[in-house]
Amino acid sequence: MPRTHTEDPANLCTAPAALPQLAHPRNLGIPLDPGWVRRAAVNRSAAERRCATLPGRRSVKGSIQAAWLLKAVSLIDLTTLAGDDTPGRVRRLCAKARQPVRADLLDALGVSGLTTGAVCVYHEMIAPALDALAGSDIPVAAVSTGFPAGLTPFATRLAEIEASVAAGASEIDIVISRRHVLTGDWAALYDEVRAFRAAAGPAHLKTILATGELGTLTNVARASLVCMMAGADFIKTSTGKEPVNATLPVGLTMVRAIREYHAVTGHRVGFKPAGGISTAKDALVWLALIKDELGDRWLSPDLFRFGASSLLADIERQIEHHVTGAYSAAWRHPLG
Ligand SMILES: O=C[C@H](O)COP(=O)(O)O
Repeated sequence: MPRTHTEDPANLCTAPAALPQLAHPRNLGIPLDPGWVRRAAVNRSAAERRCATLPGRRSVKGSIQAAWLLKAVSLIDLTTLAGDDTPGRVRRLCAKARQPVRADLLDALGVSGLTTGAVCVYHEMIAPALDALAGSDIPVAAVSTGFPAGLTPFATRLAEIEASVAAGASEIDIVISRRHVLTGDWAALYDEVRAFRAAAGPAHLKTILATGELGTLTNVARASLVCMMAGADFIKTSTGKEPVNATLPVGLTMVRAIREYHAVTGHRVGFKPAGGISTAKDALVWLALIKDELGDRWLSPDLFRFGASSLLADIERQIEHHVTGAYSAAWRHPLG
């Protein structure tokens, strides 16, 4: 039974009465509801108190921990977004996505067929990624719309999405215009995301809020709602390039917005924390947050991803420790 809005002061407390439930695999979006957006508000200290309880309450050890870590691997958007990316680096990353954990370790755990959730690259690296992932089910995600700042001309941003979809990306990670949030121009944000969603066509749209640049958790909650109303398939915290990226209070705010949006519209929207998530311990805390707030249905690649360039290396080290009793040196895991 989901908690009601009155049980926790960090909740948004603002949803209108539930609309008829819709059964559809993608979020169709709804008309912009400015009243719902304006009423969204987050109490930062309550959110921080709630997040402070997470690491202790859900500590898992031994084989249960290994199982959670394997689950985390399957939820990673294995990412390289560097100015010096080359086809060779992307091919190596894709090899890692196909075989994210050493075969002997997986054999010892009786696991087969494990891959990461996706590979995430810039547009120019879509072709080598597709080539290296041929024959697998691993999707290629492309960052888009003038990533990371999102300040290129609007027509260019739309064309960028269309070009990445035409090149074979099945997931598009767009950045929103932060100024629309900072000036409270929710209609402009809604129209922008709606246009991005149309340009993406069948590709799934992840909307990056760049929460470290939005000022307040209330802005994060409002921007989350607007992106979902405009049809986002996922809401994502950060580009990884802001000074502050994925934090737990931001994550709590966004998943509460997802929960509320689902309760009202029946649409399930995915969540992708990204930026600075680099340890197995961090990953377990994020998974605990999702399990607590959204439930097991969200612990699946269609509804949850980690955006991470270095998380996999630490997870693999922890799995190796679980299997062998010894840690390997970090340099043995140069990618991921
Ligand atoms: O979307 C993914 C992020 O850019 C990855 O950030 P990270 O390099 O801090 O893991």
